Amino acid sequence: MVCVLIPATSANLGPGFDAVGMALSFYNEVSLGPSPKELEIEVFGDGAELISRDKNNLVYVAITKVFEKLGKTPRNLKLTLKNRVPLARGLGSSAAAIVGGLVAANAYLGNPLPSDELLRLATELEGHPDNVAPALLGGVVISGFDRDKVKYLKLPVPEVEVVVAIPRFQLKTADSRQILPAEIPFSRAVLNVNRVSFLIAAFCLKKYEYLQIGMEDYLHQPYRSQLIPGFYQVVEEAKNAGAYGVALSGSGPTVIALAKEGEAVGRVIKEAFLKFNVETEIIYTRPENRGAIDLINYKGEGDC
Ligand SMILES: Nc1ncnc2c1ncn2[C@@H]1O[C@H](COP(=O)(O)OP(=O)(O)O)[C@@H](O)[C@H]1O
Ligand SMILES: N[C@@H](CCOP(=O)(O)O)C(=O)O
Repeated sequence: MVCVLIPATSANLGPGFDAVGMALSFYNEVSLGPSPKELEIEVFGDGAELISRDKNNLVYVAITKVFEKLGKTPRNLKLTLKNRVPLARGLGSSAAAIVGGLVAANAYLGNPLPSDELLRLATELEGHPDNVAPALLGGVVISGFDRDKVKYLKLPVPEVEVVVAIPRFQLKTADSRQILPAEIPFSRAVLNVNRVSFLIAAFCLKKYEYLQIGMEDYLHQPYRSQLIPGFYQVVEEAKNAGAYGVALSGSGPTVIALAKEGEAVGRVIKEAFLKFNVETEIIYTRPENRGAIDLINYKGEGDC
């Protein structure tokens, strides 16, 4: 039997739409082993009641991809999923499911596929690489297509605390992609290039005070924020409470704030959202430099 931990991710980091993602220090767990039955799927934890237990299960779909790539048929498998990443909140639950399935299947079969091939398969399943790349590789990852190839670079993880504010309602990535326009004004695209340059430089030079502008986004937040009551007020109040930078996580509705010390920021975000009748769960976490490929049969803190 193999067991893999997969970190949650915050994709679209600040202005890095479809390009920059960061792994976080809380994890889903995927275990794969033999079974006398054709297929057994057990699911525990967040949203367990909403997850399919048949061959449509996203983790199983990813497992099938690896088997098929190697000319094999998945058979007599038991899959156990322990979910900590909430579903459809912008913290990479689908990325974690896909990466968990790919890495677990590859490990079960003796690790024949290199990580670049796993990233390619994960991107094919998810449609964009910015959340699957940090889930697989850990850290802050810049990723994108070069024709049909996925290129990536891993940056040093920032020395910051991450406040994650998770509203109770779900927002499916597919739905919140539909709200995005086909075109935006040139001036707004220029502003976004400027902001993402500050984001990357602030991380590389450890000048986190520049995240005040380096986490600003002008590509997707103006549209997706319409689905999140109070979004810009929450951002403003969190910055006033000392956050380095605040942004939507993935496709939302979760908001993340990077801070030197997160506690006061978390309290302010919770209260700010409550003014708009949005209840949130606040998680205090950190960037995670290890991805699923580093957390196979991991023996340490955690469940594996
Ligand atoms: N552990 C899991 N096992 C199986 N499917 C999952 C799991 N986690 C997420 N999914 C699938 O991914 C969907 C959510 O994906 P998505 O809308 O992209 O949200 P997120 O922002 O959380 O990635 C769920 O509705 C479910 O179909
Ligand atoms: N670039 C994607 C990122 C989606 O991340 P998720 O965690 O919400 O799945 C997008 O914005 O659509």
